[in-house]
Amino acid sequence: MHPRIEDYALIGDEQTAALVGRDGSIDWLCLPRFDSPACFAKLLGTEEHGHWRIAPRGARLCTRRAYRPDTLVLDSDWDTPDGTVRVTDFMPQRDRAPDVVRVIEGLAGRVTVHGELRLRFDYGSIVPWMRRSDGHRVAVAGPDSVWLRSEPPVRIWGEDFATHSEFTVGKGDRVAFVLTWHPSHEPRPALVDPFEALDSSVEDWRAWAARCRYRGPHREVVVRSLITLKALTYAPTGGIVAAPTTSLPESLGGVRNWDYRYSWLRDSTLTLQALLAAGYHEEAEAWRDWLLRAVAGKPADLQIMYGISGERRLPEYELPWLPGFHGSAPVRVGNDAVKQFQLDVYGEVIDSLSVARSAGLPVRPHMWRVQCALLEFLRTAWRQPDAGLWEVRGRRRHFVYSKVMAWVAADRAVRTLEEHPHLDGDLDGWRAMREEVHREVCERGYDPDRNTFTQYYGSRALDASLLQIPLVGFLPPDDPRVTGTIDAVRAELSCDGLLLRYDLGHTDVDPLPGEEGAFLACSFWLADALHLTGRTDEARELFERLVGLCNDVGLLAEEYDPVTGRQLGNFPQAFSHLGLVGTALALDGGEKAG
Ligand SMILES: OC[C@H]1O[C@H](O[C@H]2O[C@H](CO)[C@@H](O)[C@H](O)[C@H]2O)[C@H](O)[C@@H](O)[C@@H]1O
Repeated sequence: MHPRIEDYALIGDEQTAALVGRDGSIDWLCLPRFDSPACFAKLLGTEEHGHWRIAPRGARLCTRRAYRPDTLVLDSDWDTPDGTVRVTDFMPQRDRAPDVVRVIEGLAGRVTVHGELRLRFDYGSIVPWMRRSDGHRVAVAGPDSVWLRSEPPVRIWGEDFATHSEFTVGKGDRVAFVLTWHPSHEPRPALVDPFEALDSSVEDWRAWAARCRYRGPHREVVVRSLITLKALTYAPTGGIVAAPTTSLPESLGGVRNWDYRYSWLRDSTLTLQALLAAGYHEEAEAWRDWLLRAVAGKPADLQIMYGISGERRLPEYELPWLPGFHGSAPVRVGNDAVKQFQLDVYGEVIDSLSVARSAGLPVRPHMWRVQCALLEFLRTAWRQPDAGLWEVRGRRRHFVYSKVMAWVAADRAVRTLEEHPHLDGDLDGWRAMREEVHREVCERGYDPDRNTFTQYYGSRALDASLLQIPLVGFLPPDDPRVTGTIDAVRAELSCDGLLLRYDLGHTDVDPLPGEEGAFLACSFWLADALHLTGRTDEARELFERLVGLCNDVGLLAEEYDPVTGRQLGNFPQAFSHLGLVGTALALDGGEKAG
């Protein structure tokens, strides 16, 4: 049976990540970076598209699994009739080359363990040549070379275009496999000591987690979310991927399958705010500097997303040989939303730079110049229709959330000037813009008959992003239009207590076929809005429900289907986890993160 999305756990080295199933199989791994082609793509296909399974012979699923507390080191325990073994999976801090380490340890009895490694480069399409060298198994095809070794050496043989291994472990025995990638034209990199690497990975993650400022009752899930956000950060540049996967579907069997292995300004700026609020200034600074490099250039050329090193071209294409997760085709690489005009991004960038300044991150000389240039562009651009934050592939509209975020851009720039009078800027002009946007949104984006803001000017449709109106300070929480909007959104977009982004069935905003699940980030926003408007008991109840949707190792995808009780969409998703951190901080820490 093909695993569910929530059957996976994440391991990673802050340059790429892998998904490990409860059946002991690594079904997704892109090497050497998050956005490189996958060498294990069973997640979106079959075993023939590449995977690496290690499990007791004849066993199907592990008995229990958990991350070691405050780390990204995963222990999966298998109870068998012959005894118990633990498989510990992790990726050590990167030196020159990426390594995946799997340590098998006997806990009781004597258990025979079988390994099957099926490497398929370029998203499951290339069967490499295999050879032996110095006790290693070496796979080579085109630019990729992967080396496998075990410590101590165990029986390894090739069969059926896969590499098999089998060995028996008794109590206290340990066997480690190390899989190392490097460019095929270069010599093999230095060997990693798997047991030392395990100890230092545990230590490094614990030291990092200890810096978390949140001390409330949800510390375990908050730290898990922060570790996940850290794992989604590409350490060499500070860029943050929205998720480490492509094409996990928004509805099973559907076409809403997108590549999230890129850095969205929206998701990343909100991540920066969550990291700052939780006390992680270094990571926030690294991302802020990534942002300043990525957006350099004409403000009109600002993109809504970039590659993890700031690349601008991310052309979208399909991989027809991959059938997709549970048949959800097409599988896409690249993302055409990169070409979209989304107004809100200006607001989010300007806001996060202001938050970074207020939080005391070292100021970069050109930071204010970037904010001014973006705002100058926005001074006329805010009047244009856009694609909206949900990146719908229909015609452009005057989305209310987009305009609200244009207000945020002007508001944060005005406030920065007021607080730092030595900075240059058109204070009067920006104040005038702020007022004009506010007036227009309240006139054209509000439906007085139903006492609610609407998805776009003149429409009757609603949108969960309207919950941001009080959260960003556009209107005070006790304004009747705010409470009216919260109630209306809740009444129309609730799906078993969680929230849909918008109503797919009754508008022509989104021309794609198919349904989708409840959007988890929006459900956290509902909890935030309820809390802000004094309905804290309801907010807490919703928050507890959302925390309960995390899988057994604390991870969330983008969406959840309350009917089938299954997670949907790319996994794990930064947007969902930063929602969790933000709401926990707001409820328990008196602060708002994002
Ligand atoms: O559902 C349509 C769109 O879905 C993706 O966008 C979503 O994910 C982004 C990254 O987390 C997020 O920033 C955006 O708000 C979400 O709607 C996809 O990337 C788009 O191409 C697609 O049109």
